[in-house]
Amino acid sequence: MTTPTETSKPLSIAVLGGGSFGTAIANIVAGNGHDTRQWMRDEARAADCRKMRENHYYLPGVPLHPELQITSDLQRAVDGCAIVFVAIPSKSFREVVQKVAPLLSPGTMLISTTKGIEHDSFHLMSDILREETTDMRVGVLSGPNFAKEIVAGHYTATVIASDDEALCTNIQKVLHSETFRIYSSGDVFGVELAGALKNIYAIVTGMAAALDRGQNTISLLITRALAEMMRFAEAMGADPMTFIGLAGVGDLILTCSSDLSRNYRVGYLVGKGRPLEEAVAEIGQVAEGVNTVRLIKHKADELGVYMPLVSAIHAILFEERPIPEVIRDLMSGAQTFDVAYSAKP
Ligand SMILES: NC(=O)C1=CN([C@@H]2O[C@H](COP(=O)(O)OP(=O)(O)OC[C@H]3O[C@@H](n4cnc5c(N)ncnc54)[C@H](O)[C@@H]3O)[C@@H](O)[C@H]2O)C=CC1
Ligand SMILES: O=C(CO)COP(=O)(O)O
Repeated sequence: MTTPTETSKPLSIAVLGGGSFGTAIANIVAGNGHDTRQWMRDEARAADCRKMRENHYYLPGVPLHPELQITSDLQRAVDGCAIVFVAIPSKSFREVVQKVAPLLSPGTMLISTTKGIEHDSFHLMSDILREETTDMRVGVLSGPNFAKEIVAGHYTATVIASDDEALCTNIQKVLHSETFRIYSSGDVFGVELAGALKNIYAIVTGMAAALDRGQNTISLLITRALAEMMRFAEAMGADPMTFIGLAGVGDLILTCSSDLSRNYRVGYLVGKGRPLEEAVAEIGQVAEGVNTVRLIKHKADELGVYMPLVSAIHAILFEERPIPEVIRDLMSGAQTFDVAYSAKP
């Protein structure tokens, strides 16, 4: 196996997941000269990507790097790899990690890119990586990162979070490019929680757009969303300051402002009167926020954290409450402090 710290030399790196983000990450790593294998479970799709040199279902029109290897053989994908990125939706994350765990060498850097929470446990993906493996080095990658814009070469930044500083340095080196910058953080829980939470509010702003609300409304929603996220983070023991970084407010602004977001598009379709199941099916790709709404509503109630936007979107999506009624309740709630945090002692 290649020594993990020798990142100036080409490393063997695997990316698990054949979707849009896995493909974007695999293309960057291959472009940086590393021996890169992307694993997707479906051999027919893998063969198609190899033949066409394009992942036309998830990233149509984007050429795959000529040196990127695509395989449906998990053993082949991770054999001798120093770094393994896991870009699998939260629903299937544990199942894939369980499959790959016995194939990994001790000391492998395992990086989750998944912005979700496990449906029946409230575990974040880094928890699953730690629970299902032994002797691995774990990190989380999260930030304002539309896959489509990364592969189009738009200037982009992200965050690698780990309590293993050498891991952060390694990931910064293997991903850095002329258009991609990677900042580091020691707050794994905060970075990961922020990535999961912002999806909820993208559904909310997508719905506001469908209702022809203007920029005042979007700004109101994004700012109050941040307040909710920070309150929840604090109650859960994460550092609220992480939420003013790229993985927090950065990703919140991005996802709440663009129909490139699948969560935003789900909200838009529901705002236009489509049933939730139909909206999710029409998107055809993962929209993690739908499941996250349920989990956060439950947890916020349990902890007594005031999250009016979460309660509102939960009422619309899962309690069949009419949208105008929910908005009226929101707008007539108690008017409290704007900024509840202060740098003053
Ligand atoms: N697309 C984006 O712009 C970004 C996505 N993310 C996160 O990355 C994660 C993955 O997202 P995408 O790649 O965009 O999702 P996607 O919906 O584009 O693709 C998901 C991929 O996972 C595969 N998959 C699903 N269940 C599987 C299983 N049981 N075994 C093996 N493969 C399975 C699917 O076949 C598909 O190839 C999500 O949590 C998302 O929040 C993070 C940053 C940006
Ligand atoms: O996380 C993302 C961008 O940072 C992608 O958002 P969606 O999953 O809503 O498409």
